[in-house]
Amino acid sequence: MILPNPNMNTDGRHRPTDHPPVPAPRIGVLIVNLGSPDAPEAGAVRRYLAEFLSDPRVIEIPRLAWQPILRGIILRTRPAKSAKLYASIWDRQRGGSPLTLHTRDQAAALAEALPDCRVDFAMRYGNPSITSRLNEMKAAGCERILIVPMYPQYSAATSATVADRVADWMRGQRWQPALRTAAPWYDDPAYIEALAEDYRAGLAALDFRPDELILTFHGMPRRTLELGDPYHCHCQKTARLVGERLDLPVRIVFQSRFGRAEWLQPYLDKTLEALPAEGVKRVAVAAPGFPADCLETLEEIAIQGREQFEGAGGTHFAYLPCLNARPAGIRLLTHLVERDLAGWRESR
Ligand SMILES: C=CC1=C(C)c2cc3[nH]c(cc4nc(cc5[nH]c(cc1n2)c(C)c5CCC(=O)O)C(CCC(=O)O)=C4C)c(C)c3C=C
Ligand SMILES: [Fe+2]
Ligand SMILES: [Fe+2]
Repeated sequence: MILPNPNMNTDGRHRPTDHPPVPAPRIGVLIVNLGSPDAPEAGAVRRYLAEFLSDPRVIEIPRLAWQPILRGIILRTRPAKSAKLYASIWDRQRGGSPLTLHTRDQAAALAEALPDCRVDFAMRYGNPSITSRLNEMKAAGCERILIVPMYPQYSAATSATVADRVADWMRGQRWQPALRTAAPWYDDPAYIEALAEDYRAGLAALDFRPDELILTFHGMPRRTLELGDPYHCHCQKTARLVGERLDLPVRIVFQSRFGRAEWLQPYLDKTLEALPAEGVKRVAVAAPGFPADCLETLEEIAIQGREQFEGAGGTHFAYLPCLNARPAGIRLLTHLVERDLAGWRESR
């Protein structure tokens, strides 16, 4: 027989009354995307870019050589230009960038789908920070945490830097939670099928039949491929698997070049400018590497891309949106989280 314990608290847990409170153990799921400035204004964009472009995982140039270029040139010229671009896509009604708002919606919908977990979102750069969200999860009793970097294709500049930031936080914890990081999902059948189905429906709803579907991925310096980053191969595999499920020609390109070095090719802008002369005048464009629409899709592809294509003689251009927090996107995220939580939920 177990005798009543004089040290047992009113909540029935064995701990002396002068012991710090210990919440009931829970599972946390933190989805993490890249991040946006806090406002579409030069000052906020400068703060955001200073953090982002100081990350050695993003700019692989020795700090002593890079910081003078960043502080002396880029942070003096780019923020004003980028702020204008952000202003053209900002959701003023809901008060945020599309990336932040879609990511917040994804976390809210995922929380409904996984009522036994505490689901939240964070941004690698800007707000809400990974540190603030992990502190909250820990305070809420999350003894096991799954981190989901929102990048289907792994790269050191995205997935790895999320894990680095989480590791920085872990270093400061006396009582560390158990931690998992979701695997990239570039060839997961649920991802491929969700994209193919979404593109089939998006293409069927157009008032023209495209000659091609262009699949565009965020670019990376070409050097990262030679250094062994699997990103390029992951993108190629996603595009091949999606293309096999569609009945029109699919072309892969890379966008968002930054700086003078060579990036992964072919480039989106050069391709859109060249296609009309080759007889391809009707295109649809989709961005499978972005789980949520953002500056790079809504402005660079849907606005600038259209101008480049039509300026070169293209007649029909359509941008197919990302999965965002639409039901197909949430079903996919739920599947991915359940895949990587295997064993944890059952043991509770
Ligand atoms: C300078 C180097 C950059 C690398 C390398 C890079 C890789 C990379 N980025 C994404 C996803 C996103 N990038 C976004 C914006 C963005 N990216 C860079 C630079 C690099 N990205 C800059 C300077 C910016 C800011 C905007 C600008 O000033 O042009 C975004 C959108 C953010 C938003 O708020 O909407 C995303 C998403 C991936 C997936 C990737 C490597 C695989
Ligand atoms: Fe980027
Ligand atoms: Fe490759």
